[in-house]
Amino acid sequence: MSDILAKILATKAEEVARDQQRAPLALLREQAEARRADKRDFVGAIRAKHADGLPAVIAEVKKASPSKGVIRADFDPAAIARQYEAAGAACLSVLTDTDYFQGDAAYLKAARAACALPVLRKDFLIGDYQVVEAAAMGADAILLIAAALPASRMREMETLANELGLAVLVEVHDAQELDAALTLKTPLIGVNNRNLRTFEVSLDTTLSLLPAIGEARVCVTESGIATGGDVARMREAGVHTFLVGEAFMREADPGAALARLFG
Ligand SMILES: O=P(O)(O)OC[C@@H](O)[C@@H](O)c1c[nH]c2ccccc12
Repeated sequence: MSDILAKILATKAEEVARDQQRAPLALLREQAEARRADKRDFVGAIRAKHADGLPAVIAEVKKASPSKGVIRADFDPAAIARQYEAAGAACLSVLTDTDYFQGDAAYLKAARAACALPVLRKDFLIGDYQVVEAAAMGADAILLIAAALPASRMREMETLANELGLAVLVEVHDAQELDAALTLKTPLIGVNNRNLRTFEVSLDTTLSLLPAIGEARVCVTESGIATGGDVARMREAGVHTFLVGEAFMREADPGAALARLFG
């Protein structure tokens, strides 16, 4: 059983070290500050869907993954963003990791420029540098992965993110990680149904952790949502926020796929 997360984090540390040489933190900070007034309300977009009795879909712009290889060869982030928006997505998630997901910061910029939706930078963040980088590239929210970071580190990164106007989605996949996540301020608790260490997917992960998340927070079920049955099962349990990538990206028209699954 190969531990893909450990491998990704090792690569990421090298990548960040290289990036820090190329674009010093002070420069990124200036860019992040300049974008401070131009932030879209990620949490508000989710809550607005719920207020209308609708599921909130965070639609992912994802070309490839380590578990599935290339998911979508014909990849136009701007066109996909427009389709997702027209189909009623609440927010976007854009992969920016290049080495394992064939993502790019340029994809995030292109997707955000093409629509009015708030955008999550989906990457493996290990320190403050990438939080500032996320704000500088135009993201409205970041992902913090509890399997990758101690609780104290996540809290520091959350504080910095909030200062820069970014929302935080904190991702867990077991009870211990959830305990750590609940020490953060963010209302957005993502439960990854895919174990990042083994790639196994089970929607039971969300259902088992849901009671401990509590009513005051928003449970975001992540990964492996593919059928109307999956959506119904989650909604019956009281989960109304979905992060979905592959099921949309495999279809010729990702927006139509979103409308079919959630319409
Ligand atoms: O494509 P799926 O199975 O619908 O999953 C989307 C999203 O949950 C998944 O891409 C994801 C969840 N957490 C992550 C962390 C890093 C990279 C990717 C992810």
